[in-house]
Amino acid sequence: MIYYHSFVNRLFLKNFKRRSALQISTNVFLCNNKTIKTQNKIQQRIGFIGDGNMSKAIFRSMIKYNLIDTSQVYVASPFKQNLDIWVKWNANVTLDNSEVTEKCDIIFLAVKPYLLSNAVATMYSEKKLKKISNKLFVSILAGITLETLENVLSKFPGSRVIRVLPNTPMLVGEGCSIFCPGKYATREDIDLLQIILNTSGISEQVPENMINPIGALSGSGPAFVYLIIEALSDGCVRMGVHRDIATKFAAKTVLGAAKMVLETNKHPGVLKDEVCSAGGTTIAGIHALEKAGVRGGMMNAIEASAIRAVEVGKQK
Ligand SMILES: NC(=O)C1=CN([C@@H]2O[C@H](COP(=O)(O)OP(=O)(O)OC[C@H]3O[C@@H](n4cnc5c(N)ncnc54)[C@H](OP(=O)(O)O)[C@@H]3O)[C@@H](O)[C@H]2O)C=CC1
Ligand SMILES: O=C(O)[C@@H]1CCC=N1
Repeated sequence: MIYYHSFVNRLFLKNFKRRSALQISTNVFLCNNKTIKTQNKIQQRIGFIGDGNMSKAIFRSMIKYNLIDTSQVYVASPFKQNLDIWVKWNANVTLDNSEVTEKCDIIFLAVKPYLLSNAVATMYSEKKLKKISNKLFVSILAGITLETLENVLSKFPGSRVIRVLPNTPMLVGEGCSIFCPGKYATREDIDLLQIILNTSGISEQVPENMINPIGALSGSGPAFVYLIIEALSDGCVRMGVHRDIATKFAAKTVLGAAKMVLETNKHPGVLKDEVCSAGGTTIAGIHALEKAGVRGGMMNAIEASAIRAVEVGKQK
C-alpha cells in the first residue's frame, strides 16, 4: 500500500506554491517500505565540511531516501584516504574546504567543535570571499551557539545559519534531530532542512537553550542505549546464552519497548507495571536495577552530557 506520509507530505503540500524557492518536487510520498520517491530532487548543492560519522549519516540518508543526486553533493576533508568511500558513493570530494563553500548553497559544518575556527579559516580565500554570499550554513557542532556561529560566519555576506543536533540513527530512518534557526534563516531554509531531517526520522524546532539538554538525550543517547544493549546481552551470555541471539534479542527488546511507549501513549511506569507480575521474575530484576542505581545513573548521564556540551562550546 502506498500512503502519504503525514509530515513530509504536509510540508510538500504546504510548499506547493513555493516550489521555486524550495527547488524540490511536490511529488514525494512514502511507501510502506519507507522509500521516498521524488520526480525532482533537491536542486541545491549540498556540501559537508568534515567527512566523519555524522556527515556520512546525513549524506547516506539523503541518498537512501532519494532526496538528492550524488552529483549535487560536495565533501571536504583534510585527508585524501578518508574521501575514498565518498568517491565510491559518487560524491564530489576535495581536500580544499573553500571549494565546498564556493560551490554549495547549503553547507553542513561537521567538524569537531574545537576545530570550528580552523575549518572556517580554510573555507574561503580572500580573493573569492565576495563570491561566497547568501549561503545557508547548517551547524551540527555540539555545544557551539548560534551567537558564535553567526560571528564566525559573518565574513560571508548574506550568510544564514541553523544550528542542528542530529543523531546517527537517521542512517536507518529513525533519526531524532533538534534545531534552532539563527536570526537570518528564512522559512524556506527551515522547510528544506526539515525535509532533509524528516525523511530519515523526526525533527523539532526548539529554543536554543534546549539544544544541549535534549541533545544530551537524542545526540548522545544512542551510545547510552548501545551500552545498555551490550550489557543486557552480556547478562544473557553470562547465563549461558550464545552472543548472537543475546544481542539480537537485547536490541529487539529495546526496539519493542520503545515502540510500546510511542504507540500506546502509556506512561513508561504503567508499561513497566504491566510486565511486573506480583512476586514474579521481572520485579526481581527491577529490584536489582534499582539497587544498582540505574535511574540515577541514567539521569546523571544526561546531565553530564548537557554540561559537557556547554564546556565543549567554550573550547577554542
Ligand atoms: N557522532 C554523532 O553521533 C554526533 C555528532 N555531532 C557533531 O557532529 C560533528 C562531527 O562529529 P562526527 O561526525 O562524529 O566526527 P568525526 O570525527 O567522525 O568527523 C569529523 C571529520 O572532520 C574532519 N576534519 C578535521 N578537521 C577538518 C577541517 N579543518 N576541515 C574539514 N574537515 C576536517 C575529520 O577528519 P580526520 O578524522 O582526518 O581528522 C573527520 O573526518 C561534531 O561537531 C559533533 O559534535 C552531533 C550530533 C551527533
Ligand atoms: O559525543 C559528542 O560530542 C557528539 C555530540 C552528540 C553525539 N556525539
